[in-house]
Amino acid sequence: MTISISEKQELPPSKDNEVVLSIEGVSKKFCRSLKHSLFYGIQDITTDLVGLRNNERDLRNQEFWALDNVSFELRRGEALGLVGKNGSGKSTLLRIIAGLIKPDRGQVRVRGTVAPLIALGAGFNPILTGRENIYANMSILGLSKQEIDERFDEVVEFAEIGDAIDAPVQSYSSGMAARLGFASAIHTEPDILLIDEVLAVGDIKFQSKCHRKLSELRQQGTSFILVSHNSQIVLGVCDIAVYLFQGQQLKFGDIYSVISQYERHIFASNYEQTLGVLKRPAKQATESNGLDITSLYFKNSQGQQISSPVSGEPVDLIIGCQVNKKLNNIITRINFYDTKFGTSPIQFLSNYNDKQQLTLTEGQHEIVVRMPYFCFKPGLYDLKIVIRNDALFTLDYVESFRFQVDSNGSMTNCEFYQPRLWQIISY
Ligand SMILES: Nc1ncnc2c1ncn2[C@@H]1O[C@H](COP(=O)(O)OP(=O)(O)OP(=O)(O)O)[C@@H](O)[C@H]1O
Repeated sequence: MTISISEKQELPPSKDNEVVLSIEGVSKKFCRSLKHSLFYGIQDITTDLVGLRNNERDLRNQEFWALDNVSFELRRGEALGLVGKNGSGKSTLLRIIAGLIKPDRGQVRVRGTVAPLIALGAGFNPILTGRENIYANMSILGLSKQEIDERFDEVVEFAEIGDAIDAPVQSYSSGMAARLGFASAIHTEPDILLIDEVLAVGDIKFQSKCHRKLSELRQQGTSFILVSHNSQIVLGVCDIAVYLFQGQQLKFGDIYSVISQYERHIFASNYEQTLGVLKRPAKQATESNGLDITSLYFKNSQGQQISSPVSGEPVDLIIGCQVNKKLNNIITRINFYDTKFGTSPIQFLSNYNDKQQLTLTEGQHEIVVRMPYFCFKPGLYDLKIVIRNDALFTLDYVESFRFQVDSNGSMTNCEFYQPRLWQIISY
C-alpha cells in the first residue's frame, strides 16, 4: 500500500451524520536520542530538498513508532474516547489531528474547524493576562475580533474567573487555567473539539457544568475526541472509542466493547481483576481486620462460575472470604453503579436491611447473594462492597468491581427486568 505524507486536508462540505474526521493509516515516529534526532532532522531536510525522502524505510537507530497505522472515522455530533496506558500515543494523535505535528505516513482529513484543548490552559501564554489570552487563543481558532468581543463576557462567566481575568495567567491555579482554556475553546463553537484529560480538573460543580455544555454542543453537531484515563468519564460522555497500545490501534468500535477490552488488559496486568472476576490473596495478620475478601465472582443457576450475568436470569454473587475469628452479625452492603451514569448507585443491597443475620466462624467462607432474576439491562456496571462487624467497624471492602451484563434477548427498550408470567383467564 502506498501512503503519502500529508498535510491535513479538507473534506468536502458536510451533511448531517457525515464523516467530519477521517484518519487513514496514520503513523508517527520519534527518536529516543536527542543527538540522533538532530542528525536525522538534518538528514531529512537534505533528502527532502533533493526529493529522495523515503518514509517507508525501516526505523533508524533509536527511532520508534509512537503511532503505527491508526485508522478511524468520526461523524458529526459523535463523541470518541481515546484510551490507552501512558505512552500509548494518545497525545501524539491529538497533536496530529490538531495540525501541530505532521504524521510520517497516512492521511488526516478534517471537515470544519478543530479546537484543541490539549494541555491545561491550552496554548496560554503565562505572561499575558487572561483577557489577552482569550483574544489570542480564540483568534487562533478562527474568530474575528468582533466575534470574540461578542462572546467575551460569556467566556469569563463560564470560566468563573471574575476579576482575575486581568491578572497574568501565570498567577492562576491549574484549575483556573483549565477552566479558562475550556471556556474559550468551547465558545469558538468548533466542529471538532479535542479534549485531553481536562474534564478531570475543577470541582464537581464545574465538571458537571462542562458535561452539560458538552452535551449542548453535541446536540448542535460538535464532535469530540476525549482522552482520559478515567473509564467512567469516557463511558459517560462517548459513543465510540479507540484503544491504543504502544502506538497500535488494538480496537475501534462501540464504547462498551472498547472499554471492556481496555479494562480487561489493565486489570489483567495488575493481577487484580479481570472483568467479572476478582481474586486477591488474604492479608498479612498485621493488616487484616479479621475478615479478608479474597474473591468476587458470579455463578449461574448450574453453579458454574460466569464472568457476565445475564439479564433476567438467576445469578449468585459470590463473596469469598477468609475469616480469622468468629464474627457475629456482620453487615454486608453492596452498591451497584451503572458506569454510564456516574456516581449515584442504582441498586443497594444489605443483609441488615433484609433482616438476614450472617455469622461467620473462623475459616474460609463464601457469602452468597442469590438473585432469582438479575434485573439489570445489558451493559457495563460497577459494584462496591463493604463488610462491617456489628459495631460498624469496617472489616474489609472492594472499592470497585467491574462486570458486564449480557442479554438473553428478553429485554428491549427497558431499564430493568420485570419477572412476569402471562396468562389468559377465560370466563
Ligand atoms: N517529541 C517527542 N520526541 C520523542 N518521543 C516522544 C515525543 N513526544 C512523545 N514521545 C514518545 O512517544 C510515545 C507516545 O507519547 P504520547 O505522549 O503520545 O503518549 P500518551 O498516550 O499521550 O501518554 P500519557 O497518557 O502519559 O499522556 C511515548 O513513548 C513518548 O515518550
